[in-house]
Amino acid sequence: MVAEKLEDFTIDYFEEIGVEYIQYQFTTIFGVLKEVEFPVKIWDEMKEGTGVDGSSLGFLKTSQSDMQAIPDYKTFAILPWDTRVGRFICDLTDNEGNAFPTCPRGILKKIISKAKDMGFLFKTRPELEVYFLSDELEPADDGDYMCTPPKDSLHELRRLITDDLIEMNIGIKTIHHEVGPAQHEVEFTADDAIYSADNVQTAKQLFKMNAIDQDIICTFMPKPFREKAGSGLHIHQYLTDLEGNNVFSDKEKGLSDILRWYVGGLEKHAPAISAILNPATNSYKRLVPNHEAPVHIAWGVGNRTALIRVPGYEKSARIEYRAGDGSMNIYLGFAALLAAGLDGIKNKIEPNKPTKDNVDLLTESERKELGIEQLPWSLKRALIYFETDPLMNDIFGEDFIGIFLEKKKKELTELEIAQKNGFESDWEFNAYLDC
Ligand SMILES: NC(=O)CC[C@H](N)C(=O)O
Repeated sequence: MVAEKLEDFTIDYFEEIGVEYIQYQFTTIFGVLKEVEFPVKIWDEMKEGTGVDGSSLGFLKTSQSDMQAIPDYKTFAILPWDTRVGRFICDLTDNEGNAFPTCPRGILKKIISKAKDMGFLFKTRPELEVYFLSDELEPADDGDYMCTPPKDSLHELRRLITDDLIEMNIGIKTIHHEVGPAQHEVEFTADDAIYSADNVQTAKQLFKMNAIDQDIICTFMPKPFREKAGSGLHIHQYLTDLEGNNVFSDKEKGLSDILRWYVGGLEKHAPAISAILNPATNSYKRLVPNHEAPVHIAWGVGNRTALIRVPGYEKSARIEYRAGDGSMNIYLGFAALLAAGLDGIKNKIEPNKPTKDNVDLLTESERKELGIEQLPWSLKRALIYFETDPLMNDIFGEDFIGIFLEKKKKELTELEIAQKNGFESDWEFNAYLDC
């Protein structure tokens, strides 16, 4: 039996599978996973949700602080590192059951339901990069892209992580060593965006739990080392119709008009959504030439120097958005991408000309001719675009934007002080190591 509805979960069922504690998990505005736990024997009074203090969790500014964490029964899984615990991922609501406006999972759900009204389902397939570090914050292996053991000395740690991902029913495609020393990657399989986002949150915890066991620090920080590859969180994505047919493909043309307009929407809003997909000051140290990270707002088939790569045609037509990194809140990242793409479709926004060239090597005038602009090169610039793009207000709403900007501006001030006093790198490691 696959348990996924409220009726499927009873104290007897939990006893049968050896679960003694239940955890309700949810994600904060800034992407941090949180949990509240209770013993199975009080399941009946807790099964429809529990109250949490929204203001201590940073979801609101005012004195109203009551929120409810409501379990999504489809997300039940047993924790591999503590098999007496079963966890559910939750949505956050107010006491009347209305979606809480600053709940990231709720923000994503809202955009998904707008897509559904337009006849689309949103599928995502993220690729998550990570560095494993020693206590001294040095790379914990000396490997390179897709290397094999013995050079790939952390392959056993990767295997333990893979075992756990599979045990928790998280679809994965490949897991391998990446370009940087001690840099690794897991590619997920495509899923409904909401569960795909849940999977990324769970995977990040799995990576960290397994690494800690071996006294290794695991970080999704975008650019721990200036001279080495940065860590991205690329997001493959496509839309289907309500029957599940890929609407990015076109039998005759290969790629559909819908795909092209979706790309047009992404390009139009790319500067503003950078604030969500690259929310750390450190994010912008990654978005530089020569490390397979995008610098310009361009697209092309199979082009890894472009912001938007189209890897597949026909049935598997999809796009890969390459700017995002692991410091993003994945629910918000998906929401921003989908809303930008839908805006493109609604308004039939044409993207610039696709290019096969290395975008970083084009001259200024060649880029001008192709209509290629630069992505924001600092968090400060990204926030200006974010604040002035009306679509951001539609997606995130006033409350969220207020809390988000306050925190991000504080980070900018702190970084400026750190820069003046010569400890910029220490400040960033401190602020983003655990993202
Ligand atoms: N193989 C790759 O595509 C590497 C991607 C690169 N690490 C990034 O920062 O996005």
